Amino acid sequence: MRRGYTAADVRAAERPLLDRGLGETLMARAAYALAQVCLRELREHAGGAYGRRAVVLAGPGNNGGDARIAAGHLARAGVGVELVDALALDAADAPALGRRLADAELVVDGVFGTGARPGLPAALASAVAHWREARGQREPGRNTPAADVPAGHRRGPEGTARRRGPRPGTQRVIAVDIPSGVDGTDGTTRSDAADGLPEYIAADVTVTFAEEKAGLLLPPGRVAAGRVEVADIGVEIDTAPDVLSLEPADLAGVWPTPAQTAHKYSRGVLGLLAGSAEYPGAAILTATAALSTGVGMLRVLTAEPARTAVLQACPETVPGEGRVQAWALGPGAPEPERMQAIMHQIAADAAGSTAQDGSARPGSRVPPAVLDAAALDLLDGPLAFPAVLTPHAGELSRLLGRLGEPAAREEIEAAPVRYARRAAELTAAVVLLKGAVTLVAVPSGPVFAQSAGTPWLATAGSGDVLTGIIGAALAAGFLEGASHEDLPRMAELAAAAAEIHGLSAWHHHPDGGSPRRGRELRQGPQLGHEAGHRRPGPVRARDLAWAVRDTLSGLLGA
Ligand SMILES: NC(=O)C1=CN([C@@H]2O[C@H](COP(=O)(O)OP(=O)(O)OC[C@H]3O[C@@H](n4cnc5c(N)ncnc54)[C@H](O)[C@@H]3O)[C@@H](O)[C@H]2O)[C@@H](O)CC1
Ligand SMILES: [K+]
Repeated sequence: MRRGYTAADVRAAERPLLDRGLGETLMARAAYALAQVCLRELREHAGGAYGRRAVVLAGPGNNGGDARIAAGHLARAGVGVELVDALALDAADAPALGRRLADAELVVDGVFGTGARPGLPAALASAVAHWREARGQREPGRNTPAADVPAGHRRGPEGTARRRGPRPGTQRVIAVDIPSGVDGTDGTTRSDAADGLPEYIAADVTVTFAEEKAGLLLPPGRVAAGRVEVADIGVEIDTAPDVLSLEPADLAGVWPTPAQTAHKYSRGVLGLLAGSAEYPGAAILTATAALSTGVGMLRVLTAEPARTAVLQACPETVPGEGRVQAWALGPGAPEPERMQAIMHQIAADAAGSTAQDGSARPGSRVPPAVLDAAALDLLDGPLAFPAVLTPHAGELSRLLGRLGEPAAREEIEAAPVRYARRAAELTAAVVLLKGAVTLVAVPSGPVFAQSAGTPWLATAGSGDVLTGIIGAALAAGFLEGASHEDLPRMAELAAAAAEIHGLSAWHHHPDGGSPRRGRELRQGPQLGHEAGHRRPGPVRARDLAWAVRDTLSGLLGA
């Protein structure tokens, strides 16, 4: 599990040490750890440290202080270091600095740390744009994956013909504490007004101090940070983390698995209302995913002709009503009246579990629901039963509008964690906001941020698969029903489902060949990381729904 803390919590934890006059000691430790990572990266990617060129960008605060001290360590190791006062940069010098940045084997970003506002000063943003351009990058992004770098690449001996600048893939960008331009607490950045590109310095590796900052786990900060290494500098944080990320190795501990004595009803029964005459495929995908996830029984309430389509594709499915342990409603535009009726019934059952005097009667619970797509369009206030909502940014925009707090899709994409949290408060539900980094927010408590996916997952039907996985997890996880008190556990299951969904895309297309198994799968891919891992190919939602079964078998050690 990765844990991210707010900048304020990190500061509060440092405070007593600073009050004891240990500021310089902490900075010395931070700088030493930073320099060690820089030297290792140079050895691994540029064939050594001696004689290699580094540009160290240093800002006005302690982040710059860390970078300046590390620059001294690098120089003593023989690295040719250019130290740049990043805020003293003149706009006219930006193109030249951009070229020197592109030519360096190592760039150390010590401009801003946890004390910064998002975005970069104009002259620096311009230098970064020139740097990207010189390296042929249209968007901020890390360098060519290491897998593409010729093995054993070494610099030619002095005097031999050698192209200017490091070979593609050999440059390493190391962020100090957090990529500059990214907010340490919410991971947001500012977009340049002129070209609309986000203003941050994308890193290959971020060396962060004490604990991970929440902004390193949240989009777009998570993408900007690359691989994160935590350096222990003797600061202990004893507050609760603000952001959590489940890793593949955590999933076996989180996922509900059947007891030895289980039978089909005690494994969890999922009621599915999905699909329509127009969109029967959504029902098939959701049903297939729920069955691949290992639901004990799947009841499909969808009307004809979608019902027959599901039964033909998934013969295990049981048509019609009956007792269920969880509901999945909404994919493929099923009848709104039917969805309303089911939601009213769950709400009435939940209200019935409140005693006459208004106090909650402990122990009486209702089946939790995952509400997706068309079901989201029926919501306009707090939910009276425990639910997981699964909007993408456009659906969340519409939902927030109906809840009286309109936000454009672009606003949500720019600050997703803020809007996911707000929507969770307003609906009294778990809100899973889909994206390259999927966020799972509860009305109060830490947010989960999951990023196992690949851009190939952005395909029609992929969301229906996620709904099926979540529905199956809720059914197995809440055999005795759930109440609002269970929202944190529901969020954990939804986050695990998002991770399994993402891993399934990798699982099905590792190298386009044989599936990943066991330990390799549990180690998992790391979004945007360069560790030489393999890349997935195009994802078909139907294959994804099938692949969930192999993914779970691998993760659970089956
Ligand atoms: N406090 C501590 O105990 C330690 C802190 N360390 C480092 O200190 C960093 C935090 O240091 P600071 O609080 O000094 O903050 P920063 O180094 O993040 O910088 C804040 C400074 O930059 C200016 N600034 C912020 N955003 C700006 C923007 N967008 N444009 C122009 N100027 C801007 C601020 O006015 C301030 O002077 C951490 O990230 C970490 O790297 C480490 O040295 C370890 C110990
Ligand atoms: K930084």
